[in-house]
Amino acid sequence: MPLPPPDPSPGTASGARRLARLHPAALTWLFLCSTGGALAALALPAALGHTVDRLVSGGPVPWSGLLLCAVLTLAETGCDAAAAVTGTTTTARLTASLRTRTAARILAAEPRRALALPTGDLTARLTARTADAASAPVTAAGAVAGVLLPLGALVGLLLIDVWTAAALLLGAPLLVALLRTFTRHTADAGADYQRAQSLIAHRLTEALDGADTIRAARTGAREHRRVLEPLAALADHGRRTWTVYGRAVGRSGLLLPLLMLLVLAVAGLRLAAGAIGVGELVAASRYASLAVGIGALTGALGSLARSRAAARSLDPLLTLAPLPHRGLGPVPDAPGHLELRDVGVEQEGRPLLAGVHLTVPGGTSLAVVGRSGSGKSQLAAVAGRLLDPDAGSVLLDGVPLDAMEPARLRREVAYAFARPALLGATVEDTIAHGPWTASPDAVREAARAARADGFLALLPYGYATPVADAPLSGGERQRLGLARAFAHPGRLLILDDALSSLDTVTEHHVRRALDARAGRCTRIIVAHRLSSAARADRVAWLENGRLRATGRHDELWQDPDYRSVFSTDDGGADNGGTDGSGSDDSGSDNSATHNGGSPRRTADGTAPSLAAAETR
Ligand SMILES: Nc1ncnc2c1ncn2[C@@H]1O[C@H](COP(=O)(O)OP(=O)(O)OP(=O)(O)O)[C@@H](O)[C@H]1O
Repeated sequence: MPLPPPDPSPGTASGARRLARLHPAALTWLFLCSTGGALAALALPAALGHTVDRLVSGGPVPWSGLLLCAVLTLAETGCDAAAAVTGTTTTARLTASLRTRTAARILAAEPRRALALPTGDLTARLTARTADAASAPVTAAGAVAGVLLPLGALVGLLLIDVWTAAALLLGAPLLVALLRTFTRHTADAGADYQRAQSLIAHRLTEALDGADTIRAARTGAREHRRVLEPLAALADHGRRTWTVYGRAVGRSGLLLPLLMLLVLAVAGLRLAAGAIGVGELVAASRYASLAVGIGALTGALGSLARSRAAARSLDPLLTLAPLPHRGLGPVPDAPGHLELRDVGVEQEGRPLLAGVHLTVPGGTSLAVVGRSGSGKSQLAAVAGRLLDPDAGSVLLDGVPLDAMEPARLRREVAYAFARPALLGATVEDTIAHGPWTASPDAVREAARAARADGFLALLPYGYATPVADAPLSGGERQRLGLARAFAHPGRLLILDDALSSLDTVTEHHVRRALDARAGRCTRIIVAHRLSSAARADRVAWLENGRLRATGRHDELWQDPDYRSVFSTDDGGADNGGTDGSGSDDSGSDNSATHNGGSPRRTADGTAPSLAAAETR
């Protein structure tokens, strides 16, 4: 599969820089508050020292100095409080923005690439990792103040007395080494911790998906062990993080008070020598405590390292290229003539579809049949661009699918699946869920066509019943999925095994609803049942990812190999009787509509009597 070109959008910028662009005003305000608080804290010792000197000198009470100290104290407290409030709200908003952007990127990308990660890992990245990454700008703004304070304090000490400042500088190399080691070790431990977390989330999602199978096989205990198996590693990484943190706090807890004592001792000696005054001693002691506050940076650095690891894990998602399209202009108004030209799909070198040439005239129906694993779903995915082929092209009414604007394409192509995901709060939302909101009347009409109206009427609140509260059987879920596709039919309707759980009476009625769209909507029906093949205008018969033949069902039926696609173990045709008419129909109109051309011989000549020239 050729990789899409790198995404040239601003989304490719990494880490905190990209985040900082999301809420620039809030972050600027946060930066101003943090810096303002730090400047007030730095100015206070100087003002205090000056005021003490004037008090000690015995002159009039220095009211202006006292007032300045009060104002600076208030400013520091106010700025810190504003920074705390802004920081919390900004982190929450950044988390929301980051989650929205990441989810939007995943949804806009080609599904096979977007969903390459295991579901649990993807969920962990979308939830926990986004929160970790989003805290980076706020932590960074706090860290700026954390650096500004010790540096400013050092400058303050230098202005008071060079020897006192030199005493502080003595311990600086030790402090820097301590912080560097801490940052590196925390980053490693944090990344390992996040990986183990993702693995547990992935295994848990798998187990939840397969809950019934696990219950039926009575393998709950084994599954429990499998899900929690990375817990030991998680605990190790967690302990490692706290050990690194504990060591850093312990070392700084020893180093910083000693450093402060040293600074105060030198300042005391300088006072005794008459080099500085009492006020300057007061200011020096305050600056010394601000300078050793650099130890508080360890927390911020640890948090930044975690954010960085989280941001890195989001990068592959945020740089996912949107589904490319060439924008070749408007799509002609037509009934959905579909053409697959020499289409091939491969996965890790293995061909899943190869050399498929297929034409489906607008407004007709095509049944796609073949044994399990023959590539029917791959063909269905390629036909509506859920998947880009690795070779060849797909055209709808003459326009290559990759030339159609994605939103337009999704309006023109509707899908229904065997196991539909029911999205939306209520049943009505679920049916209306699509490229545009279907009206209540359209929702009800679609539900009638999908034969869902009967069981919906029995739900406690009818169409307003929350989907989560609606007890639905497999067939009822399928009918809701069909109703959703019917509510947004477009010009191409693709049903991938979407009738498989319906009883034959319901299937018959749904197929009549499908037939009613003849002439205005092209229908592709992936099916195992003979009745579906018999009813379609034409049949595409797949074998090992290749198109074995196309043609009308009654003509293909002459080929024993074709008949064997529907046969059961005892050699009889599945529900089909011996004439291939699909006589499992309970309705009266059970004869197939045959208006396609004659089938033709395949190039490999494997079909004895019938083949398709569209096969290579
Ligand atoms: N995501 C994937 N990665 C790798 N191989 C895949 C993937 N999806 C499908 N395949 C393989 O592609 C082949 C065709 O799969 P496909 O789902 O199209 O078969 P099918 O004819 O629809 O089968 P069925 O009737 O059982 O649904 C299978 O061999 C399958 O293993």
